[in-house]
Amino acid sequence: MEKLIIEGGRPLEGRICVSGSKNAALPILMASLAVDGPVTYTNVPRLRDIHTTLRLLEILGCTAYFDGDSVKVETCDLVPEAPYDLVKTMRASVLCLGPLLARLGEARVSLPGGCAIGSRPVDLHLRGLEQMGATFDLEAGYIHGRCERLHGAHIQFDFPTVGGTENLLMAAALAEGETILTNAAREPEVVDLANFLIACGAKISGHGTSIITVQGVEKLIGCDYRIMPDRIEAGTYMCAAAMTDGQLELTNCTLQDLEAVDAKLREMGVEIREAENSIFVSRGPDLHGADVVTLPYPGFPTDMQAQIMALMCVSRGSGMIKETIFENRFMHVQELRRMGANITLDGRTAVVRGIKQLTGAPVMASDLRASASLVLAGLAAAGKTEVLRIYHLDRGYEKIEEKLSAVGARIRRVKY
Ligand SMILES: CC(=O)N[C@H]1[C@@H](OP(=O)(O)OP(=O)(O)OC[C@H]2O[C@@H](n3ccc(=O)[nH]c3=O)[C@H](O)[C@@H]2O)O[C@H](CO)[C@@H](O)[C@@H]1O
Ligand SMILES: C=C(OP(=O)(O)O)C(=O)O
Repeated sequence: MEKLIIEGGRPLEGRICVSGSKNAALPILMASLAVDGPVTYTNVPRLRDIHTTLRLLEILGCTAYFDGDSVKVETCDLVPEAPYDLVKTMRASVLCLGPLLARLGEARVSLPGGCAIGSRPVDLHLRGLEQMGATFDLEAGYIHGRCERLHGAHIQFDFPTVGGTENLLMAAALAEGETILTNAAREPEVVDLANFLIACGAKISGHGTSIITVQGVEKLIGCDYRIMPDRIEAGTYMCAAAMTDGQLELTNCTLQDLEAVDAKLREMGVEIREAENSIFVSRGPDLHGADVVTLPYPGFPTDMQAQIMALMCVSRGSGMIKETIFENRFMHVQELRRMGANITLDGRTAVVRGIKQLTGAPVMASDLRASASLVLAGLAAAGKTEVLRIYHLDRGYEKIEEKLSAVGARIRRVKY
């Protein structure tokens, strides 16, 4: 096992290059299952989940590998079964359901199950695919789907599910006829997937709005595609600059997909300036609390909730955070309290009363963004913080200790 040791209290100054987006890369890599011919991807982050996805694609009958800075994927002899061993380590695996059904008329995918942050059901994915002609059985923990060629349908989501919209988009791209997705997710990562499918020859319009229309085509062809920047990694480092009283320039990103985070940080007093393809962030003279509600895009992202909580812990006054997306995404609260944070929790609402400085402590990461909040807290805290179980962090942050060390943090990874 590995842990991070952080000697906190040092302002971060300099430039960090933001990596490609994990949450865009995972569905887009999975979409290669729907494509005939080779695809070359750039700006793919080297993360644990990406390596897992490449392994899964190989098991499903593709060649899939890093070739220098790019990733090459080509479908060869597709196999319909995504095994439990891989799916249990990465929920995004369920995104192979749509493209496999569209391409093979069959998919047998281990049911992903919940995780630390919530139950994470996939009923809306299955209901939509059923409307397109698939039938499903549950067999020994696997969802077994079968269909003739999928057909277009009008699918009204009960909730603008990100994964559900992505699965249905991939299926609809190859279905017969027109599919209309209403109350669809509008997240930038969904738009990136739609743009990738369009680059492969799909006929999609309305992506980025809540009504997406897809005219199915017979076949998708390979292309070269650059994955969008990771808006959540960028937001995390924006918090790091403010919390450590530092000044960071974040390159390879824009504020375009970060409106809600940008607005909330500015409301809290953080100074933010945008240049071409980069963002400058510093603390500002009066950092203070604010109220945050997590919502589907364009609302404040649940994936930034833990990080903004860490920032509020060291801001003047108090703030309230309501988590509406996942029922159990407050696992970081207990750990932040161990560092002196003043947080009270009532169901899905947390009240944070800012203190002058956190104190370093050994803390345990429970999930990806909780881990990020503990690293942020450690960077701002007086003394030494040890963050245990950082395998969660490695799912979502490329070279985190290298990037932070380069801007002045004292942070190192050790085995234990
Ligand atoms: C809307 C939202 O913020 N989605 C986030 C969610 O995407 P992810 O795709 O994992 O989750 P969904 O957007 O599908 O789920 C959002 C909500 O819908 C519910 N649900 C979803 C699918 C389904 O079939 N049935 C169902 O009830 C979930 O329990 C959850 O409460 O987690 C990702 C990782 O943190 C984030 O990057 C996404 O931004
Ligand atoms: C929880 C996250 O990812 P995943 O959906 O892959 O679990 C995340 O990106 O914050």
